[in-house]
Amino acid sequence: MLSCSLGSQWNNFQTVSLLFRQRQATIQQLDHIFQHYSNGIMSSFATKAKVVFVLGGPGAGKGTQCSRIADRFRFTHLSTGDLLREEGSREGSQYGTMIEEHMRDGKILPVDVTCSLLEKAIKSSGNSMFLIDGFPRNQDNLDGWNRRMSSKVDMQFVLFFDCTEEDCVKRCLKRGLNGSGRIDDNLETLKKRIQTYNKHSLPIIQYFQGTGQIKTIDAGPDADQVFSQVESAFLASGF
Ligand SMILES: Nc1ncnc2c1ncn2[C@@H]1O[C@H](COP(=O)(O)OP(=O)(O)O)[C@@H](O)[C@H]1O
Ligand SMILES: Nc1ccn([C@H]2C[C@H](O)[C@@H](COP(=O)(O)OP(=O)(O)O)O2)c(=O)n1
Repeated sequence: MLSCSLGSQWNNFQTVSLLFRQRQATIQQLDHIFQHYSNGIMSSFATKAKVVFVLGGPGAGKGTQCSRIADRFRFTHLSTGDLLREEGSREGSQYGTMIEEHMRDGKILPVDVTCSLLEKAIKSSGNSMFLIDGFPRNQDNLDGWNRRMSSKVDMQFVLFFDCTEEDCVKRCLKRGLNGSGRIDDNLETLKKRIQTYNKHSLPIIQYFQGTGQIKTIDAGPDADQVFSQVESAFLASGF
């Protein structure tokens, strides 16, 4: 009699513990499903960072105008050239020599180097609006960006500073004489940079012209006059 009641109690215990485990498993599954769907809903609501690409020949005035845009419209200015120069002079950087050689030869660095620096700068900025100055400068830059970054941000438009070759060279030489300390503000490197620009960067600008994403600015006049065109372009885009 006693062993029979112990036996039925044991059976009850086993049934309850089975039901308990099934309940836990169901809760876990529901949790999983909830998380999956809520992540989807959250990411579709999350606002992506806004990016404006800034292109133009060497010395066209990209940096000068970017710092004014940053002040006026609260963008973070990411100069690709500055990020590369910083990385190049960082003690222990594995890219130091490579960056110096490419810059001196007027060549464009592989996108993985550049894109990693841009991504890091975007993540650490705390802002959500970026001017990406001097990028994408060739097809490799554009392809790498599309692979790694394009789905994470909203590219708004491309600001193109249209400047004559003569003005570009004059401005860079003057920048060098005024003490820029840059290894590429000299006539020998500038000839190579202009060649690189014509061969590799202009096709990217033409590509964006084809997609209707370019806003062209006449970069010939003085910096104030250039900025009034730039300001109009940003205001017209709702900034
Ligand atoms: N509109 C302008 N007219 C004349 N000189 C300019 C103008 N904009 C910039 N500069 C000067 O030309 C040089 C190159 O400008 P910068 O903004 O550094 O060009 P980029 O970033 O395109 O290389 C700088 O010394 C700058 O002071
Ligand atoms: N996307 C980029 C941008 C710059 N670089 C390298 C090669 C360029 O000649 C140098 C200098 O670029 P930077 O944008 O500072 O030059 P400018 O402002 O046009 O005079 O950096 C690059 O390799 N890839």
